[in-house]
Amino acid sequence: MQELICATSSVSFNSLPSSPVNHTFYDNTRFTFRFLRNKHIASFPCMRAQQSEATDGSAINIASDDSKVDALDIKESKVKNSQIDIAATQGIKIRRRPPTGPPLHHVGPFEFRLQNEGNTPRNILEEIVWNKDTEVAQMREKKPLGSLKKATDIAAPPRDFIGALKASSEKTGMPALIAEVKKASPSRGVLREDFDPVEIAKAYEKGGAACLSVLTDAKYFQGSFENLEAIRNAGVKCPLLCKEFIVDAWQLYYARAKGADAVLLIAAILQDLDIKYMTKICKMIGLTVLVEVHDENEMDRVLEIDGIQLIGINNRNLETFEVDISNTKKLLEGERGEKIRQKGIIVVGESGLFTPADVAYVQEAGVKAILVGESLVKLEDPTKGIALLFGKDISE
Ligand SMILES: O=C(O)c1ccccc1NCC(=O)[C@H](O)[C@H](O)COP(=O)(O)O
Repeated sequence: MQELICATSSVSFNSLPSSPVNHTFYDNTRFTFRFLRNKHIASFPCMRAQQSEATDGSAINIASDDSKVDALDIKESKVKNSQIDIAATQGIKIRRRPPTGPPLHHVGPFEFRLQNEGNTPRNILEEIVWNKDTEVAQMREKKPLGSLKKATDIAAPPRDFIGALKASSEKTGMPALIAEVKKASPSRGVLREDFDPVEIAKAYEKGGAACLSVLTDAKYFQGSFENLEAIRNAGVKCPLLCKEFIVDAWQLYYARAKGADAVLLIAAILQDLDIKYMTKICKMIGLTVLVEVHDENEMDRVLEIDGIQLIGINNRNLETFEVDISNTKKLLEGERGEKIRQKGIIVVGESGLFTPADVAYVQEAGVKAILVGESLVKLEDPTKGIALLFGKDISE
């Protein structure tokens, strides 16, 4: 990584002035960079901008004269607009960042930005994603991609997530269970006060879960990467899905380094190119990808992407929080269902499954696996909860 100083006529902060400007944006070549815009402060060491390595190994050169930085401004605005255009053509309604950016503020000669002022997220997913963007930028500061890649190289080898799902559904004749280690959620609040992630994970495994899903988002789900690591290190054999809101390829490496075997990519927040690009990275580092869709448009987009083996249909409407399991059936009907079968894609029914009748309903619709949190985690004994959910013991 190279270090350089950019000097221009104004300074812009994304966070507080003590941290350097953090302009992160994406284009098709996927680079990330940070730069400063003030001659007066650029000489302070903490105000140095770093040239950043792209996730694909390429880098961008940023020169230090005003005209080049102006050109970057123009490029940034063009990229931003083209990203918005692409998202619109793909029917993506979730905005990845506040639309006008954080508003500018002035203190003396300095100009800086405050997050979120004047920009209100339209729904919970948008709010989560905007927060995640900031959170990931801060995490990247602490653990740059270079050191993270080394950590993924020495992580325990990934386990076969899809193999475990297939083996379980073949054995039981029922959808394989991905049981979710979920303490809380935006829609339901705290689900379980006496929350011991390792104990719950072991109870799920004992009850016959094929794989586990571990929520790692702290702010909205009270999850953590410590939980993921603890479960992995406790000798639980079920492959682990890192249930995160992935907005940056850096998170894929982080998840793998922390012991994940699979990750969730949410079509509602990622453009097709993001999904393709992240899927390639996942393949490279041994992560299985579960792509989550909510509606027909997202399903159709994902079916056009090569190499997708696992699609989750989420029954939760993220604007209203309403759960309707007929969503799974709707998305598997007709030509769509036929295409899915032809491609050999495994479909996972997600959210709102509480009874054997619910499980039978989504199985009839065509799912080979289900992802269940609330109805299991709330029960005193999650092992028994699994037998209750399936209407029989699936651990044998
Ligand atoms: O669970 C929520 O309230 C929620 C809100 C916003 C975004 C995602 C959310 N849930 C993530 C999930 O996909 C579920 O945890 C998972 O499908 C299990 O659902 P459930 O069995 O209904 O707990």
